[in-house]
Amino acid sequence: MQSEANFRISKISAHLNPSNFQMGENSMLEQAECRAKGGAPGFKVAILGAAGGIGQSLAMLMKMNPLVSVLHLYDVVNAHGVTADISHMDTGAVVRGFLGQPQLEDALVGMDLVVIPAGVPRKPGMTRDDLFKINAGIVRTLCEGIAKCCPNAIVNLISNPVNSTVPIAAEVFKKAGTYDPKRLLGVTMLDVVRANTFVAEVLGLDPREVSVPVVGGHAGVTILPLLSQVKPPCSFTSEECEYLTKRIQDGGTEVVQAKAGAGSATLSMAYAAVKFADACLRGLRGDANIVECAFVASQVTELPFFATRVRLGRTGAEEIFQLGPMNEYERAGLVEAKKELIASIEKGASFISK
Ligand SMILES: NC(=O)C1=CN([C@@H]2O[C@H](COP(=O)(O)OP(=O)(O)OC[C@H]3O[C@@H](n4cnc5c(N)ncnc54)[C@H](O)[C@@H]3O)[C@@H](O)[C@H]2O)C=CC1
Ligand SMILES: O=C([O-])CC(=O)C(=O)O
Repeated sequence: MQSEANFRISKISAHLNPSNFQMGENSMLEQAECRAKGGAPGFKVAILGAAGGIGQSLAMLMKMNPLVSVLHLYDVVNAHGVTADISHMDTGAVVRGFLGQPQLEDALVGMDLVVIPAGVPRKPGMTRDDLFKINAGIVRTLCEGIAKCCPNAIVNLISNPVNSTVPIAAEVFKKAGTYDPKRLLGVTMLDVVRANTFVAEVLGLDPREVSVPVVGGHAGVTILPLLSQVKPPCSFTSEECEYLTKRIQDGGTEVVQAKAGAGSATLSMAYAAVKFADACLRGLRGDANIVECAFVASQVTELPFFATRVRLGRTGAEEIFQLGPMNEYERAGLVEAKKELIASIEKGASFISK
């Protein structure tokens, strides 16, 4: 008869076989998932595109998040390698890997939050819109899976161009009859993270003490930092306003150029994505006053989607805040932002409806 110790070891060996990272009944991982379900309360999170530049760091940071009990890592390449690596971290979340389209549905069933950094990044000389051709189809396929397998999950969409991929996701969900605008959030947190950093530099403050609302969208002039609403209250010269607005709008391009063909922001993006995902999870848990900026379905302007500060709650973006008082420079920026944004939104929506 097999001893208890040998039995336990044989289960661990089974778990080390990559093909068992998505597995059948009685697996060690499934038992661990059950423990996670019945033990420490936590949420189930899937990352789609988990083996990429953003995905890997994001997966590591999510594995460190005490609110996460189950972490599903899906990609079309190397999902099991990343899963094996991250699963050795001695934190609470149980990690499972899913490779390729046939395993997409298993990756999604039962998820509370789905974070999507799947898709190609920019190279120098490209705009985010140049990524539309490839990433639109990727986002459509992934969102079809979400509509089928976890229609109530909160979706954090990172894949560019965000100004178009969020409308694409909305149309996919509408077609499937599962659309809940509160649960679909385009991630613009990196613009806020950059704005806090650059503004703190100018003011000589600790960036953790600074909060800058960034509204509009996530590309060039559609990124509109509201410097007149910075906390703590402060004032800037017009040169400072010009410098800061431009630097925040061009932050992504600054990284693309510095990486010189090796991709775009990954580390700061993973940091921003986890900051945002953590806010969504605290909202889901029922914490009060969780407010962050995100690109969401909105009636704040005449456009169907717009990034503003939103209050995150048990059902997603439960309250969408108005833009607040803006100065003349910001009002002019808003006009420019809306012109570009409406075209990107229509391009995304018509990709599905045509
Ligand atoms: N919202 C934002 O603020 C930001 C968005 N991004 C965007 O995030 C996306 C990912 O960037 P990186 O991680 O640097 O790219 P990457 O190329 O390093 O990783 C992308 C990953 O997506 C995977 N992938 C491709 N097709 C897939 C599919 N059909 N299903 C699942 N996974 C798939 C790839 O295998 C790869 O592992 C890009 O579109 C980029 O522009 C990047 C930075 C900031
Ligand atoms: O610039 C890019 O292509 C990636 C991105 O969205 C950002 O870093 O803000």
